[in-house]
Amino acid sequence: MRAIDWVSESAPNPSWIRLLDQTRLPNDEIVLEIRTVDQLIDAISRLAVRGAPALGVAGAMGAALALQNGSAETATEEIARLREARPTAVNLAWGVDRVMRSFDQGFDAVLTEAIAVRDEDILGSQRMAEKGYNLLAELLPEKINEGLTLMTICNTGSLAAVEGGTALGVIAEVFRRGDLTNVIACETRPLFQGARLTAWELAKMGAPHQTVVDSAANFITSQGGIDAILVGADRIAANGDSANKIGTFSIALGAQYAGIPFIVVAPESTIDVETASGDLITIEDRGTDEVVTINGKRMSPAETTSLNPAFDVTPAALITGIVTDARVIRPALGQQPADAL
Ligand SMILES: CSC[C@H]1O[C@H](OP(=O)(O)O)[C@H](O)[C@@H]1O
Repeated sequence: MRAIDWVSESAPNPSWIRLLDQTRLPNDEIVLEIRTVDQLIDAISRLAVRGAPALGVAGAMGAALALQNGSAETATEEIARLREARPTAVNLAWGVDRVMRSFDQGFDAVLTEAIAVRDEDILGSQRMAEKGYNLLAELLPEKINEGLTLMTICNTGSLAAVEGGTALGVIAEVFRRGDLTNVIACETRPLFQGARLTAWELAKMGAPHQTVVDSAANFITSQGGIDAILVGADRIAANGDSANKIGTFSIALGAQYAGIPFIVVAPESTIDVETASGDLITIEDRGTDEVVTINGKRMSPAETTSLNPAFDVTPAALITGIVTDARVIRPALGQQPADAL
Protein backbone atom coordinates (compact mmCIF):
# COMPACT_ATOMS: atom_id res chain seq x y z
CA MET A 1 0.00 0.00 0.00
CA ARG A 2 1.32 3.46 -0.84
CA ALA A 3 2.41 5.71 2.05
CA ILE A 4 0.15 8.43 0.66
CA ASP A 5 -2.55 8.58 -2.00
CA TRP A 6 -5.70 10.45 -3.03
CA VAL A 7 -9.02 8.58 -2.75
CA SER A 8 -11.62 9.95 -5.14
CA GLU A 9 -15.20 9.46 -4.02
CA SER A 10 -18.20 10.07 -6.32
CA ALA A 11 -20.01 13.34 -5.57
CA PRO A 12 -21.52 14.39 -3.23
CA ASN A 13 -19.14 12.28 -1.12
CA PRO A 14 -15.93 14.25 -0.49
CA SER A 15 -12.62 12.77 -1.58
CA TRP A 16 -9.81 12.34 0.94
CA ILE A 17 -6.12 11.53 1.45
CA ARG A 18 -5.18 8.03 2.53
CA LEU A 19 -2.06 7.67 4.70
CA LEU A 20 -0.31 4.64 6.13
CA ASP A 21 0.39 5.75 9.72
CA GLN A 22 4.16 5.34 9.95
CA THR A 23 4.22 5.91 13.72
CA ARG A 24 2.48 2.53 14.10
CA LEU A 25 4.94 0.54 11.92
CA PRO A 26 6.36 -2.07 11.97
CA ASN A 27 3.84 -3.72 14.27
CA ASP A 28 0.56 -2.30 12.96
CA GLU A 29 -0.47 -1.22 9.47
CA ILE A 30 -3.03 1.48 10.29
CA VAL A 31 -4.70 3.55 7.54
CA LEU A 32 -5.56 7.17 8.25
CA GLU A 33 -8.46 8.89 6.43
CA ILE A 34 -7.33 12.50 6.15
CA ARG A 35 -10.37 14.69 5.39
CA THR A 36 -9.16 18.12 6.58
CA VAL A 37 -5.96 20.15 6.25
CA ASP A 38 -5.67 20.28 10.04
CA GLN A 39 -5.66 16.47 10.14
CA LEU A 40 -2.94 16.48 7.47
CA ILE A 41 -0.83 19.04 9.35
CA ASP A 42 -1.11 16.89 12.48
CA ALA A 43 -0.06 13.79 10.52
CA ILE A 44 2.95 15.63 9.09
CA SER A 45 3.94 17.10 12.48
CA ARG A 46 3.96 13.71 14.22
CA LEU A 47 5.59 11.96 11.25
CA ALA A 48 2.62 9.72 10.47
CA VAL A 49 3.55 10.79 6.95
CA ARG A 50 7.21 11.68 6.46
CA GLY A 51 10.11 11.70 4.07
CA ALA A 52 10.90 14.53 1.68
CA PRO A 53 9.23 13.21 -1.51
CA ALA A 54 6.14 12.06 0.41
CA LEU A 55 5.92 15.51 1.99
CA GLY A 56 5.95 17.06 -1.47
CA VAL A 57 2.97 14.94 -2.47
CA ALA A 58 1.28 15.73 0.87
CA GLY A 59 1.67 19.46 0.23
CA ALA A 60 0.18 19.13 -3.23
CA MET A 61 -2.75 16.95 -2.17
CA GLY A 62 -3.34 19.05 0.94
CA ALA A 63 -3.88 22.13 -1.22
CA ALA A 64 -6.50 20.23 -3.21
CA LEU A 65 -8.19 19.10 0.01
CA ALA A 66 -8.33 22.70 1.24
CA LEU A 67 -10.06 23.85 -1.96
CA GLN A 68 -12.48 20.89 -1.91
CA ASN A 69 -13.50 21.69 1.66
CA GLY A 70 -13.83 25.46 1.58
CA SER A 71 -13.60 28.80 -0.18
CA ALA A 72 -10.53 30.28 -1.81
CA GLU A 73 -10.19 32.49 1.28
CA THR A 74 -10.29 29.65 3.86
CA ALA A 75 -8.13 27.48 1.61
CA THR A 76 -5.47 30.18 1.34
CA GLU A 77 -5.15 30.36 5.12
CA GLU A 78 -5.07 26.57 5.54
CA ILE A 79 -2.51 26.10 2.77
CA ALA A 80 -0.23 28.73 4.30
CA ARG A 81 -0.17 26.71 7.55
CA LEU A 82 0.29 23.44 5.68
CA ARG A 83 3.32 24.84 3.82
CA GLU A 84 5.08 25.56 7.14
CA ALA A 85 4.24 22.29 8.90
CA ARG A 86 7.91 21.19 8.78
CA PRO A 87 10.73 23.58 7.86
CA THR A 88 13.70 21.55 6.65
CA ALA A 89 12.44 19.42 3.76
CA VAL A 90 12.03 21.84 0.86
CA ASN A 91 9.66 19.37 -0.82
CA LEU A 92 6.64 20.28 1.34
CA ALA A 93 6.73 23.91 0.21
CA TRP A 94 7.66 22.82 -3.31
CA GLY A 95 4.57 20.59 -3.53
CA VAL A 96 2.29 23.39 -2.33
CA ASP A 97 3.86 25.96 -4.65
CA ARG A 98 3.66 23.59 -7.60
CA VAL A 99 -0.14 23.21 -7.40
CA MET A 100 -0.78 26.78 -6.31
CA ARG A 101 0.09 27.81 -9.84
CA SER A 102 -3.36 26.45 -10.73
CA PHE A 103 -5.13 27.84 -7.65
CA ASP A 104 -7.12 30.49 -9.56
CA GLN A 105 -8.52 27.78 -11.85
CA GLY A 106 -10.15 26.04 -8.88
CA PHE A 107 -10.26 22.61 -7.26
CA ASP A 108 -10.28 20.40 -10.37
CA ALA A 109 -7.16 22.10 -11.78
CA VAL A 110 -5.32 21.90 -8.46
CA LEU A 111 -6.25 18.24 -8.02
CA THR A 112 -5.09 17.43 -11.54
CA GLU A 113 -1.72 19.02 -10.72
CA ALA A 114 -1.52 17.17 -7.40
CA ILE A 115 -2.11 13.83 -9.12
CA ALA A 116 0.60 14.79 -11.63
CA VAL A 117 2.99 15.41 -8.70
CA ARG A 118 2.15 11.96 -7.35
CA ASP A 119 2.70 10.23 -10.69
CA GLU A 120 5.94 12.13 -11.35
CA ASP A 121 7.21 10.94 -7.96
CA ILE A 122 6.57 7.32 -8.93
CA LEU A 123 8.43 7.78 -12.22
CA GLY A 124 11.19 9.70 -10.44
CA SER A 125 11.81 6.84 -8.02
CA GLN A 126 12.23 4.46 -10.95
CA ARG A 127 14.72 6.82 -12.63
CA MET A 128 16.74 7.31 -9.41
CA ALA A 129 16.91 3.55 -8.88
CA GLU A 130 18.34 3.08 -12.37
CA LYS A 131 20.78 6.00 -12.16
CA GLY A 132 21.88 5.02 -8.68
CA TYR A 133 22.58 1.43 -9.68
CA ASN A 134 24.57 2.63 -12.71
CA LEU A 135 26.65 4.98 -10.53
CA LEU A 136 27.48 2.12 -8.14
CA ALA A 137 28.44 -0.06 -11.11
CA GLU A 138 30.68 2.76 -12.40
CA LEU A 139 32.34 3.37 -9.02
CA LEU A 140 32.61 -0.29 -7.90
CA PRO A 141 32.82 -2.38 -11.09
CA GLU A 142 34.46 -5.42 -9.48
CA LYS A 143 32.64 -5.30 -6.15
CA ILE A 144 29.17 -5.03 -7.64
CA ASN A 145 29.63 -8.42 -9.31
CA GLU A 146 30.71 -9.97 -5.99
CA GLY A 147 27.74 -8.41 -4.18
CA LEU A 148 27.60 -5.10 -2.33
CA THR A 149 27.26 -4.39 1.37
CA LEU A 150 25.57 -0.99 1.64
CA MET A 151 24.90 1.27 4.62
CA THR A 152 21.99 3.66 4.92
CA ILE A 153 20.37 5.86 7.57
CA CYS A 154 16.77 6.82 8.34
CA ASN A 155 14.13 5.66 5.88
CA THR A 156 14.28 6.54 2.23
CA GLY A 157 12.15 3.85 0.63
CA SER A 158 8.54 3.59 -0.49
CA LEU A 159 7.42 4.95 2.90
CA ALA A 160 9.27 8.21 2.18
CA ALA A 161 7.75 8.57 -1.28
CA VAL A 162 4.74 7.24 -3.19
CA GLU A 163 6.47 4.11 -4.51
CA GLY A 164 10.14 3.09 -4.61
CA GLY A 165 11.80 5.95 -2.77
CA THR A 166 15.28 7.42 -3.06
CA ALA A 167 18.37 5.80 -1.48
CA LEU A 168 16.52 2.68 -0.38
CA GLY A 169 14.98 2.58 -3.84
CA VAL A 170 18.51 2.27 -5.26
CA ILE A 171 19.32 -0.45 -2.70
CA ALA A 172 16.14 -2.30 -3.71
CA GLU A 173 17.29 -2.11 -7.35
CA VAL A 174 20.68 -3.59 -6.40
CA PHE A 175 18.78 -6.39 -4.63
CA ARG A 176 16.45 -6.95 -7.61
CA ARG A 177 19.50 -7.39 -9.86
CA GLY A 178 21.05 -9.96 -7.50
CA ASP A 179 23.99 -7.75 -6.51
CA LEU A 180 23.18 -7.16 -2.83
CA THR A 181 25.06 -9.00 -0.09
CA ASN A 182 23.78 -7.05 2.91
CA VAL A 183 22.27 -3.77 4.07
CA ILE A 184 23.48 -2.14 7.28
CA ALA A 185 20.65 0.12 8.43
CA CYS A 186 21.39 2.69 11.12
CA GLU A 187 18.57 2.55 13.68
CA THR A 188 18.24 6.36 13.53
CA ARG A 189 17.44 7.67 16.97
CA PRO A 190 15.35 9.15 18.36
CA LEU A 191 12.39 8.07 16.17
CA PHE A 192 14.04 4.88 14.85
CA GLN A 193 13.09 5.33 11.18
CA GLY A 194 15.84 2.85 10.34
CA ALA A 195 15.06 0.17 12.92
CA ARG A 196 11.30 0.44 12.37
CA LEU A 197 10.69 1.54 8.78
CA THR A 198 13.75 0.60 6.73
CA ALA A 199 13.94 -2.79 8.43
CA TRP A 200 10.20 -3.27 7.72
CA GLU A 201 10.68 -2.45 4.03
CA LEU A 202 13.76 -4.67 3.66
CA ALA A 203 12.08 -7.56 5.47
CA LYS A 204 9.01 -7.25 3.22
CA MET A 205 11.17 -7.45 0.08
CA GLY A 206 13.18 -10.34 1.53
CA ALA A 207 16.47 -8.43 1.39
CA PRO A 208 19.38 -9.34 3.72
CA HIS A 209 19.83 -6.65 6.34
CA GLN A 210 21.04 -5.84 9.83
CA THR A 211 20.48 -2.80 12.02
CA VAL A 212 23.19 -1.02 13.96
CA VAL A 213 23.22 1.46 16.79
CA ASP A 214 23.90 4.83 15.15
CA SER A 215 27.09 5.38 17.13
CA ALA A 216 28.49 2.03 15.90
CA ALA A 217 28.17 2.99 12.23
CA ASN A 218 31.56 4.66 11.73
CA PHE A 219 33.44 1.91 13.58
CA ILE A 220 31.83 -0.69 11.32
CA THR A 221 32.68 1.38 8.23
CA SER A 222 36.28 1.74 9.45
CA GLN A 223 36.60 -2.06 9.65
CA GLY A 224 36.25 -2.28 5.87
CA GLY A 225 32.96 -4.14 5.56
CA ILE A 226 30.94 -1.41 3.84
CA ASP A 227 31.25 -0.86 0.06
CA ALA A 228 29.22 2.37 -0.14
CA ILE A 229 26.83 4.52 1.87
CA LEU A 230 23.56 5.76 0.35
CA VAL A 231 21.34 8.35 2.01
CA GLY A 232 18.39 10.59 1.17
CA ALA A 233 18.10 14.34 1.45
CA ASP A 234 15.58 16.86 2.66
CA ARG A 235 17.12 19.95 1.11
CA ILE A 236 20.17 20.27 -1.18
CA ALA A 237 21.71 23.75 -1.37
CA ALA A 238 22.94 25.31 -4.61
CA ASN A 239 26.53 24.37 -3.78
CA GLY A 240 25.65 20.72 -3.07
CA ASP A 241 25.64 20.86 0.75
CA SER A 242 22.88 18.40 1.73
CA ALA A 243 20.54 18.37 4.74
CA ASN A 244 19.38 14.94 5.84
CA LYS A 245 18.45 13.02 8.96
CA ILE A 246 20.65 13.67 12.00
CA GLY A 247 23.63 11.32 11.90
CA THR A 248 24.16 11.62 8.14
CA PHE A 249 27.08 14.05 8.46
CA SER A 250 28.75 11.64 10.88
CA ILE A 251 28.58 8.63 8.53
CA ALA A 252 29.75 10.85 5.66
CA LEU A 253 32.92 11.48 7.67
CA GLY A 254 33.16 7.74 8.21
CA ALA A 255 32.89 7.14 4.46
CA GLN A 256 35.67 9.66 3.79
CA TYR A 257 37.88 7.99 6.42
CA ALA A 258 37.27 4.56 4.88
CA GLY A 259 37.64 5.85 1.31
CA ILE A 260 34.25 4.57 0.11
CA PRO A 261 31.56 6.32 -1.98
CA PHE A 262 29.02 8.48 -0.14
CA ILE A 263 25.96 8.92 -2.35
CA VAL A 264 22.94 11.19 -1.84
CA VAL A 265 19.77 10.16 -3.68
CA ALA A 266 16.97 12.73 -4.04
CA PRO A 267 14.57 14.04 -6.68
CA GLU A 268 15.26 17.37 -8.40
CA SER A 269 12.49 18.86 -6.22
CA THR A 270 14.84 18.51 -3.22
CA ILE A 271 17.41 20.83 -4.79
CA ASP A 272 16.91 24.39 -3.53
CA VAL A 273 18.99 26.73 -5.67
CA GLU A 274 17.60 29.70 -3.69
CA THR A 275 19.64 28.49 -0.70
CA ALA A 276 23.29 29.11 -1.52
CA SER A 277 24.90 26.82 1.05
CA GLY A 278 24.09 24.38 3.82
CA ASP A 279 24.66 26.82 6.68
CA LEU A 280 21.54 28.69 5.49
CA ILE A 281 19.24 25.64 5.81
CA THR A 282 16.79 25.78 8.74
CA ILE A 283 17.26 22.71 10.92
CA GLU A 284 14.11 21.52 12.73
CA ASP A 285 14.64 20.90 16.44
CA ARG A 286 11.93 18.53 17.68
CA GLY A 287 12.35 19.14 21.42
CA THR A 288 13.18 17.13 24.52
CA ASP A 289 10.43 14.50 24.72
CA GLU A 290 11.52 12.46 21.67
CA VAL A 291 15.01 12.11 23.18
CA VAL A 292 14.22 11.40 26.84
CA THR A 293 11.36 8.95 26.28
CA ILE A 294 11.20 5.52 24.65
CA ASN A 295 7.81 3.91 24.04
CA GLY A 296 6.28 6.67 26.15
CA LYS A 297 8.47 5.93 29.18
CA ARG A 298 10.77 8.71 30.37
CA MET A 299 14.34 7.56 30.99
CA SER A 300 15.94 10.83 32.15
CA PRO A 301 15.23 12.93 35.25
CA ALA A 302 12.45 15.46 35.03
CA GLU A 303 15.03 18.25 35.15
CA THR A 304 16.76 16.97 32.01
CA THR A 305 16.18 18.72 28.69
CA SER A 306 17.66 17.75 25.31
CA LEU A 307 19.00 19.18 22.09
CA ASN A 308 17.13 17.37 19.30
CA PRO A 309 18.12 18.60 15.83
CA ALA A 310 16.18 16.35 13.42
CA PHE A 311 18.63 16.97 10.57
CA ASP A 312 22.25 17.85 9.91
CA VAL A 313 24.14 19.13 6.88
CA THR A 314 26.78 17.18 4.95
CA PRO A 315 29.27 19.45 3.12
CA ALA A 316 29.42 18.94 -0.66
CA ALA A 317 33.09 17.99 -0.43
CA LEU A 318 32.12 14.76 1.36
CA ILE A 319 29.55 13.75 -1.26
CA THR A 320 30.77 11.46 -4.05
CA GLY A 321 27.57 11.81 -6.05
CA ILE A 322 24.07 13.25 -5.93
CA VAL A 323 21.68 11.03 -7.88
CA THR A 324 18.45 12.69 -8.95
CA ASP A 325 15.67 11.61 -11.30
CA ALA A 326 17.31 13.66 -14.03
CA ARG A 327 21.11 13.52 -13.57
CA VAL A 328 24.13 12.55 -11.48
CA ILE A 329 26.06 15.44 -9.91
CA ARG A 330 29.59 14.92 -8.58
CA PRO A 331 30.12 17.52 -5.81
CA ALA A 332 33.41 16.05 -4.56
CA LEU A 333 34.73 16.65 -8.08
CA GLY A 334 33.66 20.30 -7.87
CA GLN A 335 30.33 20.04 -9.74
CA GLN A 336 27.45 21.89 -8.08
CA PRO A 337 23.68 21.41 -8.55
CA ALA A 338 23.30 25.02 -9.64
CA ASP A 339 26.08 24.60 -12.20
CA ALA A 340 24.55 21.52 -13.75
CA LEU A 341 21.00 22.86 -14.10
C1 LIG B 1 13.60 10.14 0.87
S1 LIG B 1 13.96 11.50 1.80
C2 LIG B 1 13.60 10.87 3.38
C3 LIG B 1 14.26 11.71 4.42
O1 LIG B 1 13.27 12.18 5.33
C4 LIG B 1 13.68 11.77 6.62
O2 LIG B 1 13.35 12.67 7.60
P1 LIG B 1 11.98 12.45 8.42
O3 LIG B 1 11.89 10.98 8.73
O4 LIG B 1 12.19 13.33 9.63
O5 LIG B 1 10.90 12.94 7.49
C5 LIG B 1 15.16 11.62 6.50
O6 LIG B 1 15.81 12.86 6.50
C6 LIG B 1 15.27 10.93 5.19
O7 LIG B 1 16.52 10.94 4.64
